[in-house]
Amino acid sequence: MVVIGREREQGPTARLGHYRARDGSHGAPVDVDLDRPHAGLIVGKRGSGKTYTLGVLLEELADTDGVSPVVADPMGAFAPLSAADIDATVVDPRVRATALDPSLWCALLGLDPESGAGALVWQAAARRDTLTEMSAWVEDSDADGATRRAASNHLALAASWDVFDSAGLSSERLCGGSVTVLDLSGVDHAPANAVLAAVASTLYDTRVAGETRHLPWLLVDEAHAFTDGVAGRALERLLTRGRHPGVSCWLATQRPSALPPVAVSQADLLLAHRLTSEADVAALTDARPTYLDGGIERRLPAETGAALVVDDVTESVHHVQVRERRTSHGGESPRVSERVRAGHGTTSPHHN
Ligand SMILES: Nc1ncnc2c1ncn2[C@@H]1O[C@H](COP(=O)(O)OP(=O)(O)OP(=O)(O)O)[C@@H](O)[C@H]1O
Repeated sequence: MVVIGREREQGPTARLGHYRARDGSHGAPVDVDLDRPHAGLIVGKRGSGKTYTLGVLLEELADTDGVSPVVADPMGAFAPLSAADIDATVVDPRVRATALDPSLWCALLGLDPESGAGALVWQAAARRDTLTEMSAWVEDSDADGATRRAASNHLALAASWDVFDSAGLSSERLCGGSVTVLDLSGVDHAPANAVLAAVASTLYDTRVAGETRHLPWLLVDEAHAFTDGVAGRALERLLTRGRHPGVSCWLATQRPSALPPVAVSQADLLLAHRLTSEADVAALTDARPTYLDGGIERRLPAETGAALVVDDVTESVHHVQVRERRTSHGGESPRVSERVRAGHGTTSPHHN
């Protein structure tokens, strides 16, 4: 067995799959290190196996003591985990206002912290614990009427998203050791970003404060939907500084070119599934180290579930076939033929 992501044999690992020979046959098992925190990036075009690979990682994390896995799930692909034989809970995407620091509140509401309304929201976030209290504080402030109104309107917009709740996700819940699935399906871009920013900040702050012994692993599917929003700042902090306090952050995306370069360059483990867009391949090659001589393009796999794994820890490259899931995969695209088999529709026999 080969373990990627570490030099010394110690601690838990996740079974990722097997070496893949040129003829597609299986070689030795390949595991990923779970002993230390890692920044990971999973890329590949649509349907190449990214969400499936995240699911494999989650199954392994669920079986590992001492880690707290959290998955941000914008497509609802991980909801089936709660019905599987693993310790996973699908949670409502509701967070506490205090989880976001004042600077993130301004970014979230598109306010310049130097502006009157921005400064007011900043102070409200620093002084009050809930969105309702923040709004009341703004109303009672001695700022001029126009500034108060602008700040209040922005806070009212945040309230309309219905994701801030004083009973929202706690650090105990997120760092409690079982899998947390943040179901963000159907949640709009800004509130989904608010939720993920709050969760990423909570994981980081909880570890920095030494309030949990568990090492959190935050996995983000469809990460390009977050890196351009306020969550991007919180994720960037995890990618650049999370490993020191022990927080792992893994991003999965079909569009690596849409990620900030730091997301590619900070990943110590890159799992590249099939990728054909020139811009996306270039986003990887521009940020990858020289031991990938000859470029990445020639080495990218063509088959679903196959991945080129680039391991910065050992400066090595591996061709891997990701193993099959033990739990059911919720990322499958719906097929007309399945609807027909399930009796949901009618079709002519010629189209079966
Ligand atoms: N390692 C694997 N072993 C077996 N089947 C796989 C594997 N990886 C992917 N598949 C199959 O390929 C399908 C597509 O995979 P997946 O949903 O992970 O794609 P994706 O890259 O996340 O696509 P999208 O960008 O559309 O979300 C899966 O439903 C599954 O049937």
